[in-house]
Amino acid sequence: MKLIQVEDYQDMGKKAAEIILDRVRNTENIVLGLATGGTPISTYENIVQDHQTNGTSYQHVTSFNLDEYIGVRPDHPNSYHTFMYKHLFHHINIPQEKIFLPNGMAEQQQECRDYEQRIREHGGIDLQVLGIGENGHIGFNEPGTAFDSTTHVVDLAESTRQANARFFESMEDVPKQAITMGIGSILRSKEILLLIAGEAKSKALAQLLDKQVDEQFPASALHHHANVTVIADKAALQHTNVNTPLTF
Ligand SMILES: O=P(O)(O)OC[C@H]1O[C@](O)(CO)[C@@H](O)[C@@H]1O
Repeated sequence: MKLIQVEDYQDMGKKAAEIILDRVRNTENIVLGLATGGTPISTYENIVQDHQTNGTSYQHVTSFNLDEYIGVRPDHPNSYHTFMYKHLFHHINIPQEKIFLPNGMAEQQQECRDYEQRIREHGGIDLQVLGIGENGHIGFNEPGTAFDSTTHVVDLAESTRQANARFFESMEDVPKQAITMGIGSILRSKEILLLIAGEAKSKALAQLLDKQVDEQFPASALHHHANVTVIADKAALQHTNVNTPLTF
């Protein structure tokens, strides 16, 4: 893994957008894997700003999102569909038919199979953007998820529901289940960009840098991948050794 240290959340967004834009400009028919949550918002802001200023085109881009809540309609204000259109898709020229998110209202097992199949039909993901949960989850793959898992239905950990409650009116409104790409699906991406910012993620980052691979810490599966870049800000790096190497 390669570690890029940045000052703060805004810098992380700039650096991440720089990497994504480089791949978008230089890859024919690129397939992006995208994430939701608070982490990638500054990245998407930089991508939108670049599109408005420099006109970078997304006509040749296909995107697959990591996950979606079950039982939440795509047009619901708290769906990940709504999140992605609000923060990114409404503001760039990506063709509507090239945007894919799991459908949380579909028959679940069929939707999991279909989603994997769609990713395969598009030749797999070229660049996967990831955030990380405080418990080390990637996508919605909670601790204990098999590293070879494909798209599947998950029961959300109570800590994940609490962390995401800030996006909902009350704790009762936070869904209990989601469809997520599996850890195996994520590991099949050709390149992975993991974004980590803020004090709340510092323990998870320290654990990742510890290099111990354990299914109880889902992000540690990334040690099995040959092309991972981690962008972390100072607040997230505070529990790590100041001499943290640039590759680990
Ligand atoms: O970026 P946040 O809001 O801290 O969330 C962490 C991770 O948890 C999720 O919300 C669960 O999918 C991811 O989208 C995100 O990367």
